[in-house]
Amino acid sequence: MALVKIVYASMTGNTEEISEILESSVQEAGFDVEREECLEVDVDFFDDADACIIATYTYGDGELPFEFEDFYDELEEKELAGKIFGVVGSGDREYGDLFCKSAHDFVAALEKTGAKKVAETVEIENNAEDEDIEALKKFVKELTADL
Ligand SMILES: Cc1cc2nc3c(=O)[nH]c(=O)nc-3n(C[C@H](O)[C@H](O)[C@H](O)COP(=O)(O)O)c2cc1C
Repeated sequence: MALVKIVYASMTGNTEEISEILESSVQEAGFDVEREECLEVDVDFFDDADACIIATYTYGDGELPFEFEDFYDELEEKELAGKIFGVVGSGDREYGDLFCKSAHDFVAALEKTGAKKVAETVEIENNAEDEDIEALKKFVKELTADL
């Protein structure tokens, strides 16, 4: 069975909860899933994944979470051709153009690995409300459609 792996960073819990919703949705879709906090793994965690998900908040002024920096840097050297991916961001619209910037930075970094983006990036304002949960389920549907 296809394996979906989720790596997340979360300071105040919003993105952790989002990652849990993603995990349940993948399970409900009938796939194997593993979810880890980013400091617990390095990019080799994705080696045996068929589909990779990053869930990240944004900090500073459009900066990556500090705990995601090593993982992000390791992606520069990583080859993930043949895999598919999607990214989910949590942020705050008060930051204007920098809303969920880290999620978009991860899309660019993952595209450079040769992996293919198959699900539209979901941007969530802080914690996931009902409509966000629907968007996350749609994201999982898109991600797993061809697995
Ligand atoms: C100091 C600080 C800086 C932030 N900077 C941004 C930002 O640049 N862009 C953005 O979209 N959200 C920004 N946020 C909002 C967080 O990304 C948002 O609250 C997110 O839900 C936090 O996720 P977490 O609960 O998983 O830690 C910032 C929050 C704080 C406290």
